[in-house]
Amino acid sequence: MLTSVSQEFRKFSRHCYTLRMILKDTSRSLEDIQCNLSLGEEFRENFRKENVIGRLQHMLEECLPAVLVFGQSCHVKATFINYMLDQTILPLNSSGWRWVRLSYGHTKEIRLTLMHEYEILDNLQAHQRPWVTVPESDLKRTEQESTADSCQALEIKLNSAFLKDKVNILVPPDYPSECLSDTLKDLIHILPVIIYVVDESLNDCHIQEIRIIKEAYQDLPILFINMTKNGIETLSPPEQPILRALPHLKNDKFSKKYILLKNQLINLGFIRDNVMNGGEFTQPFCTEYNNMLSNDYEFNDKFVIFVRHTFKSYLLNMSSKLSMIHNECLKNFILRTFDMAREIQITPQRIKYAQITEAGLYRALMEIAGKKQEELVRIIQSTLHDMKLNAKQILEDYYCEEMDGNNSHQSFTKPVSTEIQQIILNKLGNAVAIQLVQSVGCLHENFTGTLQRCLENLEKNCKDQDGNVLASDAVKKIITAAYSIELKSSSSFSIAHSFMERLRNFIHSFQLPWVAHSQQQYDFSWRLQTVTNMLDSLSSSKLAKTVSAQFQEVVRSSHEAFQAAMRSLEHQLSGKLERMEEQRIAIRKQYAPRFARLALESTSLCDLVQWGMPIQSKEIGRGQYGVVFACEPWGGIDPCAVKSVVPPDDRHWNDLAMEFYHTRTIAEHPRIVKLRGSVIDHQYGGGFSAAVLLVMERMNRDLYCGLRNGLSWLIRLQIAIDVIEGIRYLHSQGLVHRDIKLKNVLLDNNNRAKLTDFGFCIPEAMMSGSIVGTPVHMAPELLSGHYDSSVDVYAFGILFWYICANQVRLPYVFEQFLNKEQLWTSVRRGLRPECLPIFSKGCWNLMERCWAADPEDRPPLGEVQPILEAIWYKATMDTSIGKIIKL
Ligand SMILES: Nc1ncnc2c1ncn2[C@@H]1O[C@H](COP(=O)(O)OP(=O)(O)OP(=O)(O)O)[C@@H](O)[C@H]1O
Repeated sequence: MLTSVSQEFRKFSRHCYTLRMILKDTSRSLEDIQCNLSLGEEFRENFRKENVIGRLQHMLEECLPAVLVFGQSCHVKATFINYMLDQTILPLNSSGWRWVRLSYGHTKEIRLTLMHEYEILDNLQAHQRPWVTVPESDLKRTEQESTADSCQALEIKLNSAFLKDKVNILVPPDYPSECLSDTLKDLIHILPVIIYVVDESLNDCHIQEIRIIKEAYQDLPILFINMTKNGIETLSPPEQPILRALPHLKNDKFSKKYILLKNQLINLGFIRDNVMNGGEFTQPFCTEYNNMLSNDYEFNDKFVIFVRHTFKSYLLNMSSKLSMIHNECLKNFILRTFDMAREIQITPQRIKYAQITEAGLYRALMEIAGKKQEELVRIIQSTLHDMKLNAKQILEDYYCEEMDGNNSHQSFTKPVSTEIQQIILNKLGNAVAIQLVQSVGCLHENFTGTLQRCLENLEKNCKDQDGNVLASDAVKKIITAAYSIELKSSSSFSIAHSFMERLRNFIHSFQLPWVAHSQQQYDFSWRLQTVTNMLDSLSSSKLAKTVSAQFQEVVRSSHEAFQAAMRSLEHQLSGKLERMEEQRIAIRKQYAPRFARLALESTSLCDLVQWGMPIQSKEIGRGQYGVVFACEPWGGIDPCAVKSVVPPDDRHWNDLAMEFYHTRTIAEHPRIVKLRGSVIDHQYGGGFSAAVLLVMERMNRDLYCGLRNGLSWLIRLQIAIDVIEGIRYLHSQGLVHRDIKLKNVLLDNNNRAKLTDFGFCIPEAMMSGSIVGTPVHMAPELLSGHYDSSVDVYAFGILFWYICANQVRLPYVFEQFLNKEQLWTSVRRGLRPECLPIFSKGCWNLMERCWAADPEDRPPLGEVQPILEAIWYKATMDTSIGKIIKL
């Protein structure tokens, strides 16, 4: 038995070694991302905050597993340890122990250390004479060792089979329970397997001690071991009810004390009733359920199970954390490449849109300026005419207002010419401005909203990249300069104001004779006359021309400013897009495969620890890259199949890792074969070449096999619908399968189909234009490297040909080719499978549409499915009518 415990330690250290390698690679890869990619800061920040990597490094690189022995007394602890080591190494009747550590050594050795590190030269009894059992006095704490800080440790090295595989046994000093928390703080460098040895019911001190241990090691289970001295004890009659209350124990040979102790532990919530009889644990991380109690009769078995389970908890905990990091990184990469692909595609369109829209705006504004000139003349004429007619009223109103607001004396002493000019300019300016504001307001609606958003988006990306806002400033200036797009009352006023300024300048430039001298006093009739003269002297057409010219000038200069800003923006963006494309390629070719491989390794380790190595039986299929075997139920999947792949080189490892990631991460779907997990078999090929075992649900056969044996028309149609559903699902997840073919459609016992083999399946954004697939199913554009998800529609067209033909022979027109190059040349020229006499018009038509040369001409799958369903429905009706006629 105890060799089984050693084996568990050995297995654990092997897994830890694998984890250490993965962890090292992960840290290197994360550093690499940090240096070379401008993405993922957010999620790295998360890992940093929680310090996942740091904690894993600590666990894997600085900690050693050890059996940590607590107990009710030194006596029980000694009994237990002696039993484990199969020798009386510790004295049974002693107390007041200091730290004791037992580990493997070629020869027996004993020494005293401070905090397990510095040897203390001490006159140990064991050094004075030969010993079998450690002298009591060497174990005993001295008076100076009264606290956890000052406690020394007795290091004992033994040549024991049990300790050989780096099994360490550690016994904390038996301080009172109040000191235990401090003692446990010293244990930061071990991964404990926690044992609590008892030989009688627990008192308050023990209970307190156990609570402290539970608190300190929340994620870990405790194995309570009841060491009995006298073998089987029978229960006295008053204790019978306890046994009856625990009926499942009736048949076992348990001591009286054991039953009582068990009852107490259950009542205290330290163990659960239902796991006490041993067996496998079901819930790896939940210690409440996993604490165990064992007596010395069942100890051998339970101890191995317990050690295995504790190590399983450690390994699952560490590997799932690593796997989480890898999968998060990959998810982030894929999302980022989606964003990048979109950005790369959309930015030139945005620039084009901004240029076209601004050009339209410019044309419209210039047109307005031209057209408005006549309108402006009319407006100015009619305003002047109105003013002439109402000159007296205008003056009276003006002076009334002046007198209401100020003192009349002052207003009559103002320079009269300035006042009158002001009145005229106000009236004219307002009339002209209102007109322009209305026209521009209408343009604002048509152009500037979307244009502005588009420009903001372009400039935002530039800001992201360089913190450079020049383009944005220029664009904003263009919009405001071009037409003060914010046509609210305040800006309308500013337009009016600016036109009045221009008009004033214009009037001044005439140097009219009626410009009055300052301080001159004038009567009302003189003022009226002056107004009339002024109004007569203004040329409405000249005024309109000036307004219009100035208007055009503003528009033109703004347009030029816009174009200059756009050129600079374009320049910045093209640099940014180039860098983005480089990063996209780096992610696709380098980082995503690297993390996919790490994810495959960490997730496979999780699966191996949790479910063990899958047990393969007979071969059920063989592909280009792997062999598929039937397999014993694994991970809750029954029936099960294992695809065993031995990637010959890094490229194949990467492809397989990406396949694994995509298959594993897409949510379950009835039309997709479920991948349950994976395991890496490092022992494969004598340990020279690792094999990856992908474990999935086992199907009955593939469609190739189904068609070769013959399937009814209705079943074949249902399979076609299933395939379309499967592809639609993949596309909805942003994935392209790229290898739809008969052997990748698997059938269950009811001939319902599911898609499998995601070796070439890839997110659309990560596609690089690699030429992959099976020759006859490959769309012509695949060879050019520029393609999208519609290659799956093409492949379905060919698959549907086989489905309708109900056979697996190549189409006749393809049979003649000697190699795939000849086939592709002809397919590129438009050669397609021949129409067989059994094909209905509807089916042939659908095939032809699916394999159209131009991807744009292929129907969306959302359209294909109802067509197939209609054909299926008709076939069902025909079949039932046929049956009725036969009857
Ligand atoms: N889950 C499964 N259940 C039952 N049979 C399967 C399963 N997976 C694969 N097979 C059988 O094993 C064969 C080989 O499958 P595999 O995925 O290795 O290769 P392939 O798709 O035929 O070819 P390639 O390796 O070129 O993609 C399949 O054709 C199928 O008959």
